[in-house]
Amino acid sequence: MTTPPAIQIRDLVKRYAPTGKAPGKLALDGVSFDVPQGQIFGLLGPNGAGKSTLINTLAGLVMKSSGHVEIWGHDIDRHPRNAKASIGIVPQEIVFDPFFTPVEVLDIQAGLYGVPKAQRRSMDLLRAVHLADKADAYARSLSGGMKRRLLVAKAMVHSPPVLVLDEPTAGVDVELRRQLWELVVKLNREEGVTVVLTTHYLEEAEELCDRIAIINHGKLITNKPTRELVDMAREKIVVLTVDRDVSAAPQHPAFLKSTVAGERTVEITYDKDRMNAGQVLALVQDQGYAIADVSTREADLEDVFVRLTTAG
Ligand SMILES: Nc1ncnc2c1ncn2[C@@H]1O[C@H](COP(=O)(O)OP(=O)(O)OP(=O)(O)O)[C@@H](O)[C@H]1O
Repeated sequence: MTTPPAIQIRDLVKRYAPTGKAPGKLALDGVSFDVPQGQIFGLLGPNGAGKSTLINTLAGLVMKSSGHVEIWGHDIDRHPRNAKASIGIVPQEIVFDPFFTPVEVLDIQAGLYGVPKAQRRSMDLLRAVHLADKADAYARSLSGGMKRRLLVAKAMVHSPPVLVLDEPTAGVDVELRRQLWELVVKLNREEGVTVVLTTHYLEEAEELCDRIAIINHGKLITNKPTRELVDMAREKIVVLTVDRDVSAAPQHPAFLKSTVAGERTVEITYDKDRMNAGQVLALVQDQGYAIADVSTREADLEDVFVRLTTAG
């Protein structure tokens, strides 16, 4: 039997109603994907793609227009309490009452989730996020990075099997980012927590995530194991200007892709592990073209991202 997914999303649509001057907005346009149990899953997309809308739907903060969502097997419409108990959300914005101490923040949150006193583990959580020595400090006296870590602890008070982090490292410096990711990896590896995170930092998604989904304009563009996406980054592109107009791009089985980019320009994508630009040129020349100009560029994950999000 296959393990059921941690999160199942089917045909999710969110249309924000028009308000006053603002027109309505189709923020999620029929999104379907699964988040496998036990993984670190990256949700990427440019600003306004619909990531926060999706996460807030999971959190029960946005009412979807249609579609079906299950968290840890619990339908968010039919069993909202169970669904909510199965997920912890680390929001984008830092929001704390500045007069509570970290241990109070966690105790209050545990109370909201109905965690019995005997099962509360506020100090354990503070230790896990390296804030034990700040347990009794005012939240307002914590640094930005400490506040982020406290938010992670807060999302974990009810021991959910799924943890979602919405752009947790936006505006956080490199060192703190690294600490936060170490914490996420630890929760995943040692406690088996399934993690979903959104980030703009592709190289981090590449390093951390088992799988990456990309959304743009409310649609899912790709959803692949990170390794496969990175393999796409093995591609290199050579742009050739030839001596006469091209009506059809020169084709060869060794080319991954060949397209006409202008009257005399063709773009050929090839696998840089299997051939080099010189061999590409030779194959084009074999087809009777003289080459007037050449440039090449590497495709990295960023490129793949841009290509996928601007296609179509
Ligand atoms: N409450 C709302 N009412 C109307 N439109 C909204 C509302 N919230 C978001 N939108 C619009 O829906 C679209 C998706 O927004 P969303 O915040 O989900 O994107 P995002 O991918 O999270 O972007 P970012 O990375 O900037 O947070 C955007 O065009 C946004 O302007």
